[in-house]
Amino acid sequence: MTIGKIIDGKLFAAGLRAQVAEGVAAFADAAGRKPGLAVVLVGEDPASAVYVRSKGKMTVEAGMESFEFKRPDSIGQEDLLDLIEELNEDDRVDGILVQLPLPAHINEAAVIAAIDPAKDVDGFHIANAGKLAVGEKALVPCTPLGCLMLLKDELGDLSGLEAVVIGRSNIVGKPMAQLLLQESCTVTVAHSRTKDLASVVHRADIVVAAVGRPEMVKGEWIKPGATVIDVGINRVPALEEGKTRLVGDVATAEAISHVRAITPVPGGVGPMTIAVLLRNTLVAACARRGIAAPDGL
Ligand SMILES: Nc1nc(=O)c2c([nH]1)NC[C@@H]1CN(c3ccc(C(=O)N[C@@H](CCC(=O)O)C(=O)O)cc3)C=[N+]21
Repeated sequence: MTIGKIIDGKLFAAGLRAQVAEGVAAFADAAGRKPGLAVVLVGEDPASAVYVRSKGKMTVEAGMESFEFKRPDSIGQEDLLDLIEELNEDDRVDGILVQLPLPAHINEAAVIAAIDPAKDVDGFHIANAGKLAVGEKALVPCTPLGCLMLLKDELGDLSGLEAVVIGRSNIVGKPMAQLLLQESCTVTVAHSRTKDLASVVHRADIVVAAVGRPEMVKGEWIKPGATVIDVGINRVPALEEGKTRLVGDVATAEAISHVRAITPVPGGVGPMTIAVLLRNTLVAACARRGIAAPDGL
């Protein structure tokens, strides 16, 4: 039995952040100010607060300015839209990220639509989604772009490969499919209504699992030698009473003997998401200032 490679997303992300930091220094020299990222967090969800803190820390470590805006759950939609308008107009702010999900009384689509597409470092605005779909230069959602970077690093040219994306969200599944199509993969998007998911997955050279169901992709579904990117970050009860642990959407222990390579959870796609967020912020800052972004980002 052969054992596949575990892709070190944490290491790759650290390398990307170091590259971003170099570009940030060059930007600061040329522009006379640092690139700035504004993160808006609504409500008190402890997990979201942890992510926002970690994003802020890495933003500063990359040499950028971090602006954090915490608002109570009770904030009205108009007040949130006013804040976004302020950030749109603030020249020190190159990137705006509104942490999702938002409370139920707020219309998420309206909030995303209010963000200046040039500052939409999540790539969630319809203008950016549309540009991605027609192959124009766009700000691309961080998680799928991070997945693509890991895939190209592992496989090189992806042209002609059979890719199956499990999940059809606007945040991961759909943009992932667009990126793989752009790389000339043959792309299938599977989802909760897909019939016989096991055999759909079994034809894939590349599997990207982004469904949010703990270990739902089984080892024997994987074609021998396929590369698997596990986007899921699911908190499940640990053996020890009262503790939890993180698992992905793929049953990794089973899959490892089928794959060429697979991303772990944690330490795979998660760290890439944050590194690409910093990359997107630098790219947005350069574009807004008419400065060339560093090559190879
Ligand atoms: N507008 C918006 N953009 C986002 O990008 C966004 C968001 N909203 N809402 C929440 C999700 C979640 N998210 C993660 C980023 C990094 C890790 C990450 O680095 N995870 C570590 C583990 C962290 C842990 O131990 O809990 C890992 O996988 O190794 C996880 C989750 C970005 N999100």
